[in-house]
Amino acid sequence: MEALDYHAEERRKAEFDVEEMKIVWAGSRQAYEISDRVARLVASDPVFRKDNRTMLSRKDLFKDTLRKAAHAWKRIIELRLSEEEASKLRFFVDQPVFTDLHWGMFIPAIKGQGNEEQQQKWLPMAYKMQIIGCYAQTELGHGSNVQGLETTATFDPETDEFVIHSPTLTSSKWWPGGLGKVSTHALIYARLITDGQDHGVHGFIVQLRSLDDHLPLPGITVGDIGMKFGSGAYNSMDNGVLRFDHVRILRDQMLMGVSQVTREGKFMQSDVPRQLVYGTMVYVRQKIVADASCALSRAVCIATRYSVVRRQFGSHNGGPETQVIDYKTQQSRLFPLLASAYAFRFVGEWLKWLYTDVTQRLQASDFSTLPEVHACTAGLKSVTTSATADAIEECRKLCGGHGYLSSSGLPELFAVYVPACTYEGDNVVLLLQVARFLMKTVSQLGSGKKPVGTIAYMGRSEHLLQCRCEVERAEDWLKPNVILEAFEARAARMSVTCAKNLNNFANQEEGFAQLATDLAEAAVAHVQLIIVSKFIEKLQQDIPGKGVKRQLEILFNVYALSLLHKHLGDFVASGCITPKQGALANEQLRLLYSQVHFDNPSLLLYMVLLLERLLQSTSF
Ligand SMILES: CCCCCCCCCCCCC/C=C/C(=O)SCCNC(=O)CCNC(=O)[C@H](O)C(C)(C)COP(=O)(O)OP(=O)(O)OC[C@H]1O[C@@H](n2cnc3c(N)ncnc32)[C@H](O)[C@@H]1OP(=O)(O)O
Ligand SMILES: Cc1cc2nc3c(=O)[nH]c(=O)nc-3n(C[C@H](O)[C@H](O)[C@H](O)COP(=O)(O)OP(=O)(O)OC[C@H]3O[C@@H](n4cnc5c(N)ncnc54)[C@H](O)[C@@H]3O)c2cc1C
Repeated sequence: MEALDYHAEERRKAEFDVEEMKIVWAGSRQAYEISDRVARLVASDPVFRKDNRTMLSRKDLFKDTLRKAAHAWKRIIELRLSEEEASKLRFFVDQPVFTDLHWGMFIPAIKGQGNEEQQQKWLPMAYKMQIIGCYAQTELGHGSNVQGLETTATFDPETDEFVIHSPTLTSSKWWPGGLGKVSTHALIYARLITDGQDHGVHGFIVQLRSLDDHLPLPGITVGDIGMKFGSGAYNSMDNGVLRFDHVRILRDQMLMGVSQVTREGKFMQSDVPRQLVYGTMVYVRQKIVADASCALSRAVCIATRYSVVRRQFGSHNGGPETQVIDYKTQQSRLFPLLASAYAFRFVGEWLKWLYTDVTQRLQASDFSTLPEVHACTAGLKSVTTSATADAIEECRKLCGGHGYLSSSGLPELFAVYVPACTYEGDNVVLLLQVARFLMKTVSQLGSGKKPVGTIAYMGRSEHLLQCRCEVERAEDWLKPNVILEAFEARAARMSVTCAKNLNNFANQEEGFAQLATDLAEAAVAHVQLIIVSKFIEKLQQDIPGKGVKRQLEILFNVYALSLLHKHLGDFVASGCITPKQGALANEQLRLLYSQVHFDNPSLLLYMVLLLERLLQSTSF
């Protein structure tokens, strides 16, 4: 059979309305149409070609990136693209670039932490790209520990200026994207010092390079930190190093939305939580969660198409060999990843809503949901990026030897994606933040304060700590309320056990240090519960299209039961389910794999592209 026939055969098996499924994936018909239109725009424009980038030298790759960034900006202006369209353009151009930091961190930081005058002064220039900014927080010595940053911003009352200085080698800013070559300005984080007193880390806008000749300004040493993991990949970004030698900036270049320094040099803390200084990270973590499903879906799409076309073993009497997609082992490795892509998509949509909600609350001086939003963004960023990075590597293996070729797209996807486990907060460090939030919640359970939102289930901990799962047959595992209760019981029990064990230590900090692994696992259980519960909420919505809801229900069950299978030790050890019920879940999972269908519209096109890319990549 030809590739085209396999294609037709698999399409025939797709028992759902593919067009409607695309709309569910995009979030709305309008979002789907925008995505489709922008995808075509990018695909038909030769400037945006990306088939050669793993073969370019760093210098050429960087030039190519600048060309694409300038062209993208030109198209955004010419076509008057909306913010949503421009963001889709970035997604399809698919090449890390300094503008990600300019639009994704520099501008949001000024919006979130600057006062009105500062926003009026800086934002118009930034929107027109008359200045280009980066987000310079991390230093050579400290990334995770933000309170440990060493760069100083000392107020000089005589001149009404701050003196920005890098007192040690380890205080050198290290990593900021867009800093190495491009940025004219940086949002730097430094210790604020007034009258000899240290007020902790705050944000300051500092000009780095001349707007006339782009040379570094006096007192500034700046450069690129060099090649990173993989060919192509993140090397399109100019991650940089930056040192200050007593650089003077005006007082109003300290972002004054959270705290202020007066003309007299008096430090004043507003009545907003100081954690708002970390607000830009919350914003980007939420974006990263939304992006995880995109990266994962790309990998899964490649591995699925390959698995349909690839045949290996099992030929009888000269007949065709078995499609590797039909091997149960291939299905058990691939389908949970497909299901995860949908799960991350839906939880990403919800997180976007949560972020919008907290933004509105903050504007009305309601800070009550901030700790929960921090825990959700940190936890979901950690769990979705770790799972996606692992999944891309699994997809590479699912494609056998071909997955290792650059032309499969998977090595570059992995190299470009994997730092997401580190940037915007190392994933383990972020899980420990979630654990702190959970321990606080448990400690307040007897206080009469009712847990709400994603921790509402803790309010039912009396029941969850002693409930017994009622599954008797494999099909009982198809009931969403059975799955939900098992995940709630596991999360509640793991958190409560950690909280009890913490009491065995002389002080909380020592307990946290010793129990960090258990705490991180409890955090994972809580975050997986959020993902499962948001998938269930999605299924409760009206979902049109023949067979679409049914297919999503299958994917939900695959997602939840494959997690249960993977973490069976947690579920059984905490007494939420019995080993027999665990075995029944696995039996149900096997049955579900044969019900997963997929559409494969451009399989032939894919094969042709693969061959073209192979020819190009071998012409060295
Ligand atoms: C068109 C373009 C669009 C682009 C869109 C963008 C796409 C994505 C592009 C991706 C590009 C990536 C580039 C990468 C950039 C970066 O990496 S920037 C640097 C990121 N750095 C980090 O993430 C550092 C991680 N560390 C921290 O966040 C903190 O140091 C810490 C670990 C949270 C510890 O904080 P600290 O204050 O020192 O101590 P704690 O005691 O733990 O916390 C005190 C209390 O504050 C609460 N809290 C902490 N963080 C937050 C927060 N962000 N929001 C709200 N609250 C927070 C914490 O829970 C504690 O609370 P209490 O317990 O109640 O006191
Ligand atoms: C591609 C890329 C782009 C980046 N872009 C930017 C940018 O634009 N701007 C910017 O400011 N920064 C940027 N960064 C820096 C990034 O934010 C930091 O690297 C990240 O926050 C991790 O900090 P670290 O490097 O200090 O890791 P470390 O904290 O040194 O981590 C090393 C190890 O220690 C462990 N660890 C650390 N603390 C703890 C703890 N308390 N408990 C248990 N384990 C712990 C970690 O889990 C990890 O395994 C970027 C990084 C990368 C890789």
